[in-house]
Amino acid sequence: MKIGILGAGHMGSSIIRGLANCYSATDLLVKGHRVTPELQAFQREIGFQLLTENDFSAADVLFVTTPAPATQTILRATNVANHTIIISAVQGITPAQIQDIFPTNSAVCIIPNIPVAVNAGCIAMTKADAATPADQKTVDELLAQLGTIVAVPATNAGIVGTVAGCGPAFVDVFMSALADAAVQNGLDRKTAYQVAASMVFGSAKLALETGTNPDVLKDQVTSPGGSTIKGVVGLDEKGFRNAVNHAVNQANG
Ligand SMILES: NC(=O)C1=CN([C@@H]2O[C@H](COP(=O)(O)OP(=O)(O)OC[C@H]3O[C@@H](n4cnc5c(N)ncnc54)[C@H](O)[C@@H]3O)[C@@H](O)[C@H]2O)C=CC1
Ligand SMILES: O=C(O)[C@@H]1CCC=N1
Repeated sequence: MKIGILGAGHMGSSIIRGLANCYSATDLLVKGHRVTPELQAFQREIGFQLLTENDFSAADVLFVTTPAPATQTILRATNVANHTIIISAVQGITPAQIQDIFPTNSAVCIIPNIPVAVNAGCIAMTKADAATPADQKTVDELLAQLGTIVAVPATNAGIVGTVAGCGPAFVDVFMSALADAAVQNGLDRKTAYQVAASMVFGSAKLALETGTNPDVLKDQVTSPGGSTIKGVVGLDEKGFRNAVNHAVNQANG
């Protein structure tokens, strides 16, 4: 299978890295805005085919990872084959908008997140009738290589995309703050980041593998009269939950 990637910024390069772990790099066809030294270095590292024109007629699937405001203009200047399945990762773009440009192609809209680079993404997928069942199966199998797919109706796609797509940045801010506090208490920076990240990883793994509600997991950590409950109350005193709620609603606005 030949897989095109249009746009090689943060999202595009994360998808490329994840795909390169599962598919032959020479089957990945990549087109950035310009051929920059950074893109050439990335090409040498991964080994994908670097295109100089927006011609994806050889691609069975095309990931679109271009900036939202320019995407429809870029797609109108992009060549695909009749059988090319378009997978848009562009926030705000709908399957109908893609089919307006490519009426005969199957179109699927997703909001992936940066952990697709390590095949641990959370991929919000809009359920729509814009792909044939066979093409949808191809998309499902392809995306499953990059992480967990959460398929929701169009009405919920925005909020799932916000929590999954923007969420890594919120968690990164949290890890950064944890590490700063550890450094403030004398730990070296490298160890502080390692501790913060492995703690977040383990907490997420436990929640996913046991299916346990996070409030129940929190209760398992808060020993009576212990240190954790003092910290949880400290979070509440500083409005942590409200801050997270506000962040999600701002991003989803
Ligand atoms: N960064 C993230 O975590 C996520 C991003 N997205 C979506 O991915 C898209 C890109 O976002 P980022 O990667 O963060 O931005 P970015 O600015 O890092 O990358 C955008 C890329 O598009 C390229 N580009 C611009 N015009 C082009 C053209 N005419 N032809 C080919 N490439 C062109 C730019 O050179 C750049 O490499 C956006 O639509 C965003 O909504 C979706 C989910 C998560
Ligand atoms: O910040 C953004 O607009 C993109 C979409 C989701 C994550 N990053």
